[in-house]
Order: sequence, then C-alpha cells, then structure tokens
Amino acid sequence: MSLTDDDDLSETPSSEDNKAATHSDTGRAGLILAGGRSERFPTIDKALAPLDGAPLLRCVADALSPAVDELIINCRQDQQAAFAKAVDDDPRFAIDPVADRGPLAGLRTALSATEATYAAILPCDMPFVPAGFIEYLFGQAQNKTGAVPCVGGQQRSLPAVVHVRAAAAACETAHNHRDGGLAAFISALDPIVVSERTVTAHVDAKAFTDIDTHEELAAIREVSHRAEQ
Ligand SMILES: Nc1nc2c(ncn2[C@@H]2O[C@H](COP(=O)(O)OP(=O)(O)OP(=O)(O)O)[C@@H](O)[C@H]2O)c(=O)[nH]1
Ligand SMILES: [Mg+2]
Repeated sequence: MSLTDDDDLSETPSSEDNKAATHSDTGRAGLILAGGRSERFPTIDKALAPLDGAPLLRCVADALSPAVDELIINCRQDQQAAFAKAVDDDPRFAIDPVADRGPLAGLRTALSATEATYAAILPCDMPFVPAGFIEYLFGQAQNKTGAVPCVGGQQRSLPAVVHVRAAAAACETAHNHRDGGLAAFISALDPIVVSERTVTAHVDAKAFTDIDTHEELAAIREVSHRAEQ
C-alpha cells in the first residue's frame, strides 16, 4: 500500500487492507531511539547520564510509559545490558542489525519490532516531554499518517506520533534520498503539524529541549536546582 499526501487512514480500505485492519491492533507503542554514539557527550553514553538522579533514558521511558501500551528501546547490542538496568520497567529491545547507520536506520529497526497501529517516537536525550502531550499527539494522529509539533517556528521531527505502517513506508522513501535522515522521513510521512500556538497552549516550549553536551545538561541541572530553592 502506498500512502500519499491526502491519505486519511479512516477511508474505506481495500479487501487486502481490510485484512490488515482487522489484524490485531496491539494499541500504542513508545519507541525510544538510543543507538547513537554520543560523540558530543564524551566519556559516557548520554542515555545513561544522570538528571536528578535518574539516567536520561529512564526519564524518557517514564515520560512515555503512561501514554503507551508497550515500550521499545532501539540501540546497539553492546548497550542493551546497561539500558535494561537503567530503566524501571521491563522494556523490549530492538537491536540494530548493523550499528551506526544513523537515527533513520534505528527507527526502521524499532518500527519493525512493533505490531501497534500507532507509535510515539522520542530520542533518548529529550527528557521533558510530558506524557500528556504524547497523548495529545496520539489523538491528533488518529486516522492520519502522524502528528509532529511546531516549536520555535519549525516543524520538529521528534517527538512524533506515527502510523506504524505509513512510517515504515516513509522510512523506505527517506532511505532512498541522498541525505535521508529523520527530516526526510517526516517529509515523506507528511504528518499533521500541530501549530505553535496549540503546542504552547499544551506545554512549555522547554519540554522539547534535547541534550547533546555536558554543558547543556549542566545548564538544565542548574535551572532545576534553582527552581527547587
Ligand atoms: N539506532 C541508532 N540511533 C542513533 C544513531 N545515531 C543517533 N541515534 C539516535 O538518534 C537520536 C538523536 O541523535 P543525536 O542527538 O545526534 O545523538 P548521538 O548521535 O548519540 O550524539 P552525537 O554523536 O553527539 O551526534 C539519539 O537518541 C541517538 O541515540 C545510530 O547510528 N543508530
Ligand atoms: Mg548524532
């Protein structure tokens, strides 16, 4: 099935799609992309860097968990044991068959590990997205190929909620692009873009902060420390 610009996934399906539609819907998945090398965050894997005593990966998992039925962490084989210890729940793992192929390859791996109809996608370094906003994106994505927010005047690739089959097809399209990355994926998926006005009505723009360096993490710790005083 190919999905085009105006696809409304609630439209009457063909008989083949009908079979797929009646195929078990295991609900909502939460996919965390964590297979990067954290090169801008020397000496440790940033997914394991502590924020308020908890590894970033656990902060993201805790934020996603209330909004999803299953949690899947995408990473390399050599990260799995440490990540399993770092999170409270018992997540599933989607291990990259070939490491270091970039976030889009990680996303393909994660998508292929779920039977869910829709999935929320977060990177391991974005610890402040509230579960309530993920719920909101699930609602917006309903019968569409997905939903992403507009933040700081720009459409974001992540966080995203995507229709899993549509997303798998968009990954293939993006993969065939010369600089196929997450932006090419979102462009191929053509999701609903939640306007900045709506986003700010739901959540503080700081919720979309991602952490790439020790300095960025230190600055966030400083702000949360001051807020506690
Ligand atoms: N599976 C997989 N995920 C990746 C890969 N590269 C990056 N990611 C994930 O994509 C998300 C965003 O990437 P970055 O913020 O650049 O993280 P990173 O690549 O680990 O960090 P840098 O090495 O500093 O660029 C993070 O959650 C990463 O874990 C990869 O090669 N494979
Ligand atoms: Mg990177």
